[in-house]
Amino acid sequence: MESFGSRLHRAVDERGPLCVGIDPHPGLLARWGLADDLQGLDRFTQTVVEALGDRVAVVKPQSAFFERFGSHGVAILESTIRQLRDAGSLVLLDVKRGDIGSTVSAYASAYLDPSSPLYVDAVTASPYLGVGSLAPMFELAAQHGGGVFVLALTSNPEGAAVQRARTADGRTVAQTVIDEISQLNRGATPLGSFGLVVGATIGDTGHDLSGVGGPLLAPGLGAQGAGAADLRAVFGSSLGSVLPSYSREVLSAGPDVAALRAAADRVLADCRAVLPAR
Ligand SMILES: O=c1ccn([C@@H]2O[C@H](COP(=O)(O)O)[C@@H](O)[C@H]2O)c(=O)[nH]1
Repeated sequence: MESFGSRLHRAVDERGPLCVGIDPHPGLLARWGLADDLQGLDRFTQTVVEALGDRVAVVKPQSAFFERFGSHGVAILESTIRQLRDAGSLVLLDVKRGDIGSTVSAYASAYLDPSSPLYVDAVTASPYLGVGSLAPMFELAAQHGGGVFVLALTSNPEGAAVQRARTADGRTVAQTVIDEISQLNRGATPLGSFGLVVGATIGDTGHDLSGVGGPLLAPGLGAQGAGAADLRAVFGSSLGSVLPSYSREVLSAGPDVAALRAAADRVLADCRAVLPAR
C-alpha cells in the first residue's frame, strides 16, 4: 500500500504545495449570504468542494465548525470528506486529538480505519499527553497509508509558553516532539507520513527541523497575519518540506466558485515564489 507521505509527495507534485482549510465560521457564512444553520453549512461546504476539490493538493476541514451543529453537522462533515476524496484531494481532518493510549486507539479507529464513516487521509494530533500516547494513531496510519500531523510550534501566541519551555535535558518541549517524529520517519522516502504543525507566524525560533523527514504543515498564513515570505524565517533550510495552509484568506473570496479558485491560485503562486522548486 502506498504510504501517506508518498501520496502527499505526488499530490504536491501534481497540484502544488497548498492546503486549504474549510472553516465555516459564522462570520463567513454571513458574508456568503448564508444562514448560520445546517443548510448554510451544507451550501458552504458544497461550494468549497466544487471550487477546490479537483485542484488543491490537501483540503483541511476544521472539525469544530461541523461539530457545533451536532450529529447533523458531523453527517455533513462525513459527506464532505467523501466528496473531497472522490474529487482527488487528500483530506486532512483538523481535530487535534490526544489522550491516554487506550482512548487514542478509539480516535485512531474513528479517523484512520478505512471502514469508518469519518475515515480521512490524515489527522492533526496533540502531543501533550506524551508523543508515545499517540502510538495507536501512528500504527493504524502506517497500516492503512494514513498520516498524522502532530502539534509542535503552533501559530497562536499562547502556544509558546508551553511549547518553548525547557525540559530536564535542556531541549524545548517542541524540540522533543520534533525529535520523536523525526525518529518515526527515519528511512521513509520520498517523504515520511508523520508531519508536524509549525505556525507561519512564529518567526525564527531556533528549532532544528532539518531531520524531520515528513511534511511541515504551516497554518497562520493570511488571516492570522503571516505571509508566504515569513516561511523563510520560520523554516530556513527545511522550506522544501513545508505545506502552507490557508483558510479564511481563501474562503473569504467566496461564494463565487471562480473567485475561490482565483484566491487559491493566488496564494499558491505566493508560496511557489518562496518554496524551492521540485
Ligand atoms: O497552530 C495551528 C494549528 C492549527 N490551526 C488551524 O488552522 C486554521 C487556520 O485558519 P485561518 O483562517 O487560516 O487562520 C484553523 O482551523 C486553526 O484551527 C492554526 O491556525 N494554528
